Amino acid sequence: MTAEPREAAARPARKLREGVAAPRRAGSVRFEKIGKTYRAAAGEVKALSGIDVDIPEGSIFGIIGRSGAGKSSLLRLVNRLEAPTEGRVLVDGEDIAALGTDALVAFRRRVGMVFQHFNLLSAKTVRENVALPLVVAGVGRAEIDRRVAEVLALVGLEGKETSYPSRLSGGQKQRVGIARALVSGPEILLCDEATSALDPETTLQILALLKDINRRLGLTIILITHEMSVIREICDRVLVLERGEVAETGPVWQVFGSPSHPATQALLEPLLRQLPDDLAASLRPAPRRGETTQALIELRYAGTAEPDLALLARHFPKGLRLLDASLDRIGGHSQGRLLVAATLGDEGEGEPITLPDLQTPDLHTKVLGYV
Ligand SMILES: Nc1ncnc2c1ncn2[C@@H]1O[C@H](COP(=O)(O)OP(=O)(O)OP(=O)(O)O)[C@@H](O)[C@H]1O
Repeated sequence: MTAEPREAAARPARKLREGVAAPRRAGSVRFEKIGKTYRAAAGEVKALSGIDVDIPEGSIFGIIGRSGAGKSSLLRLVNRLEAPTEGRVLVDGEDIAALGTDALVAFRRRVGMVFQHFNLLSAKTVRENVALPLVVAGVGRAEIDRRVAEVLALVGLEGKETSYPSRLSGGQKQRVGIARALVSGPEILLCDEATSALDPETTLQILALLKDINRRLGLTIILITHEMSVIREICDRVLVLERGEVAETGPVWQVFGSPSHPATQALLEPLLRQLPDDLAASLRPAPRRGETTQALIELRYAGTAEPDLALLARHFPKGLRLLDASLDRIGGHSQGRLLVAATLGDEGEGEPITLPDLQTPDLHTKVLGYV
């Protein structure tokens, strides 16, 4: 068993930091020049290389990439389910490769994990499933009851204590999985495709719960996903992996606003609304000579730019109609697109127009055609 005091497993995240010589950070992760090569019978597989990334304590950090990009391999390094073949993983500044057996057991209680398929024991009740990590750690009965009640309330499962997993919905099962991951008072919560098995509405509820837990307990959440919508919904920062390497990383609003790598652009594609059918059908490549024409203009906002409607109206005084809008607020920044029809009059003489200079690094404008 472990040399760690038994009650350590039952402390909430903030309390874990008490008594530790200040100003020690809790829940930060540093991947330092990480490489990971699997050696299988069929040969070597290079899963990760040159990963040099910091995950700040208390952040919600998303790792995204296509299938086989190396997401699981990277996540599994954090709780030492896998070891890197090159580089170091530092948690709160400490190289976790140096942990001995007892210290590793204690360390793993500081890192909870939530799984795609919940991994609940079907023959045990909700309460028993959630209590399991504390039972294994040898925590006393009264403390277990207190902690289990606390985390079940936190995830909104009061009243379900004696239910068996087979009687729960997918969302409720994942709440049990989250409660079990929290019951040891971790500083870091790893989420391995935690919402991939859930319907869209339940996904949003579970993501909202994770965000709430992050804010209330102050723990670091590291999640892997293949859906940009999950990243957009809750993450502060994102790492895009492509073939085991960093494609790009940064604050979500920045990466979404100005994706620089083709892998990021491809992952964002499903989020970009296509041109509505009726507009696509009536679009012409050039204005008609002698007719009053409207230019269909796309305005893409990223970074710090916000739609300035008065400015647009000044640029298109003959008429401006808003046809379609999809704007999100991510990390305090506007992200998305406006489609406007600007009346040009008949001075175009059949020639495509030149747009007034609205373009900035954060606002990209484009004439899509004429209607
Ligand atoms: N235990 C293993 N032995 C050999 N190769 C492995 C092992 N685990 C992963 N790999 C290989 O390493 C690469 C990265 O796999 P990994 O599971 O980390 O990617 P992923 O992005 O999580 O993929 P997915 O989204 O499909 O789960 C893949 O080529 C995979 O086949």
